[in-house]
Amino acid sequence: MLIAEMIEETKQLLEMAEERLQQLRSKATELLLREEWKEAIGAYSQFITLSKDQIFQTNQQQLSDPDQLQKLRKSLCLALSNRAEARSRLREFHGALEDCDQALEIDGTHFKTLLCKGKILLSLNRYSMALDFFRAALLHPQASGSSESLNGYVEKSKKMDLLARTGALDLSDWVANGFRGKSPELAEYVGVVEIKKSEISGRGLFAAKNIDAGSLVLVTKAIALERSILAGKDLCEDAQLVMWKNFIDKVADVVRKCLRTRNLISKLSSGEDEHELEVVDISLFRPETEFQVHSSDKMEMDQMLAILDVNSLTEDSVSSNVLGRNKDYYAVGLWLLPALINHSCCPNARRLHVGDYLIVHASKDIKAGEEITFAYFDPLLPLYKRKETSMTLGIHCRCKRCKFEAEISSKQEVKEIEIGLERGMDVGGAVYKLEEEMKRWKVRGKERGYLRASLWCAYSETYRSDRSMKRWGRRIPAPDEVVDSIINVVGGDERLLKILMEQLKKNGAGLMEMEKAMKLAREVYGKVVKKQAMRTLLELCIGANE
Ligand SMILES: C[S@@+](CC[C@H](N)C(=O)[O-])C[C@H]1O[C@@H](n2cnc3c(N)ncnc32)[C@H](O)[C@@H]1O
Repeated sequence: MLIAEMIEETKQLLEMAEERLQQLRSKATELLLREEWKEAIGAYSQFITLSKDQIFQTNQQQLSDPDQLQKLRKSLCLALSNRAEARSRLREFHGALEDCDQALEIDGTHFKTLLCKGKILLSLNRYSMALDFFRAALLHPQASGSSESLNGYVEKSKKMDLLARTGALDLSDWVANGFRGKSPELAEYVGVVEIKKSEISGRGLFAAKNIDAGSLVLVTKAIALERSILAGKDLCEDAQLVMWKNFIDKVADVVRKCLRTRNLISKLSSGEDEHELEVVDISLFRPETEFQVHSSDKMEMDQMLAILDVNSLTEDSVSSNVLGRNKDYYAVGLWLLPALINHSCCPNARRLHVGDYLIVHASKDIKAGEEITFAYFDPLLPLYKRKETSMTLGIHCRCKRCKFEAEISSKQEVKEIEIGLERGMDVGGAVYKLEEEMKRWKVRGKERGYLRASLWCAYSETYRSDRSMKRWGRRIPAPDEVVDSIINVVGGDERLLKILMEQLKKNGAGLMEMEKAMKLAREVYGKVVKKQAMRTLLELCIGANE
């Protein structure tokens, strides 16, 4: 073949390929504009393969046209950036980041890609890296057209980065507004804690330095969360099954799309041989930590279900708790690092749910080296009820309180009180009997708190009833003494705070009493609201129905 013919043929082939690329590009752009993300990803993938091919072939040709090559590389860069955008909309962040990196290899200052990568990193809670990309985008001439939103992203990343480093979150405005509007945006935060072998079971979370009551331990966003209003008893079981199925689908979707999350979930307990589980490094749970994961690390459905069974938590939203509006509301979610926290019936931490975030704070002073625990179920219940609940969770609780109460529960008098209350015994009489027996058994200090916490229902009913107080008031300890001794074992609790506030309202509150209530409020809600907003919270707490 003549050289001229060969050139002509190559030219024709190139033109055909160029035409095909044009068609694919138009189709992909249209799908992207129509927000048909999955289809757009498919079209861009075809375009990207073909254009990489073209670039390779053009490179092979001697005397290739540099302009043509430049044009091809530019459109490849844009296609990668657009595919990253579509992937990030489907929360396929891993693939989206790979696309961004390839695009930035072609053009390190590509505006759209810098912006897209910043947004993905922000979604992945990697705030300081996100900030770098937004700042780089701001330097681009194209930034002038969208400087307002770009500056917004810069400010948001800065704020989140500060929160993630200090944990200095403040819910004051939201609380002072009576929880109206969207819940505040929070950042992930991991305090000075470590994961170690636990005497309770398997691994646990430990304080690596002293933590004051009210201080944050961690803030983390749900991997997946399913919420529903379950009205009517008949609906409950079916509706709960549907919720559970939806929740599993959500987790499975994340596990499929995000290698990092899959890897972390696979490290959680499935309830079997916990003592043999690997003690994972806490840094893996910090969003900024880079670590190697392999796409081959698969997770079987059975393993995932077992893990969800052991580690999912029901959401107890702080707003509905305080406002007493959570009767029909039900939600189940998975939060990674909190899944390393063991249960105790005398916990030293509490969890608050704000939006999709779970905040864990110390509800007592915690010493360095001490295990951090929260209650998986209500600690203000008698031993037999706690046992029933813990059995449904597959836990045989071996905390100090359960051990002590297991011994004392064999006493005839304890049985009499429990049976008496079930049969409608006067609550004040039950409280009086327990107090008298505790004197006789010489039960003091913490142990007295354990038993009082277990009979909390009777104590609170007595303190709330004028009739009971008239009859028993002089013969039983004052509410604040009982509240103090229970706080000493279970830490801050909304119901204890409520009784204390009601007493203060009835008897008048001096400065000292108010200080005491504020201290307890910090133990219940954490140091996440300023004084004025805490007062609003206390008002709401008193006003709420149980
Ligand atoms: C969410 S995980 C807690 C972390 C777990 N220990 C680990 O190593 O991954 C829940 C599991 O921990 C164990 N566990 C937690 N609290 C316990 C307790 N008080 N007594 C006995 N086992 C407990 C149970 O096996 C439970 O299924």
